[in-house]
Amino acid sequence: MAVFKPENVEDFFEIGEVLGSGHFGQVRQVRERATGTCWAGKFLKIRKIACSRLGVDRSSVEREVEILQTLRHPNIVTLKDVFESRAEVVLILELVSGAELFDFIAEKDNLLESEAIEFMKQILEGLGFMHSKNIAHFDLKPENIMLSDKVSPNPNIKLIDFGLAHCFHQGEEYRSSSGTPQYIAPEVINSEPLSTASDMWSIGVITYILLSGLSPFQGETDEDTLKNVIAMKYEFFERDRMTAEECLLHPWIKPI
Ligand SMILES: Cc1ccc2c(c1)c1c3c(c(C)cc1n2CCCN)C(=O)NC3=O
Repeated sequence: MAVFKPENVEDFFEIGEVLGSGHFGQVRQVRERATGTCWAGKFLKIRKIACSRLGVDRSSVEREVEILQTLRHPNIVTLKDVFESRAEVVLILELVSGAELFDFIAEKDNLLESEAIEFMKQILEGLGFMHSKNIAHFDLKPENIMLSDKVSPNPNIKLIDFGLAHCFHQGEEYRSSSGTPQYIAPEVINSEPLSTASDMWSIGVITYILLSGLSPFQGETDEDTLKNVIAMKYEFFERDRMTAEECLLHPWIKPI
């Protein structure tokens, strides 16, 4: 069992504003007392009763930490430290001080195709690195694609939130029904074995929205959205989904 720092996180960090929250707990801005540097603290409530809907299993926290420790890439958020108290684990993560990608785009009058290509290139570079380590994110959606800062004319993309991520081992079959309906692949809905290709489906949906402003499968309810995803009312010229590496070589991303 992984052992995290037993010290009180507040001895080392001043806890600041809430940046986000979910069933897992909260993400708050934290300020390192020794240096004044700001980080993002992901405060995870550890589930004490297996059937509880609130909080997370300690085993899934250990998996998220192990995956983040494996992933060091300019387009993936970095993990600095992990603290544990009686009922809480706190991940100290790189503070990604820009906005969510789609909020950044919404604030612009228009998005140039060259800007969309640059964003997609960085997303694919982070994803390609992750997939090269046999790690799939399994929750790729606009909310988990952020920009490094608000002021740079060419902000860096940062993939965040690895709470559903999974590292595949040789010959292993993995199934999961988690994810966000608008972005999950048909194999997730059909409870079939998953792979890194499931992330490529989500990337396809995100690209569609980035270029058109429309969500291809969204229905009135989550149930309708899921029905739209598996209704297969679309045609693809290529039968197999491209990998992130193949996308980076596509003429739209890498002009000849
Ligand atoms: C400035 C800002 C605002 C909201 C933030 C974050 C940063 C943020 C961060 C992270 C996560 C998992 C969630 C976060 N959220 C919650 C919303 C993410 N879509 C993270 O890992 N680093 C962040 O900066």
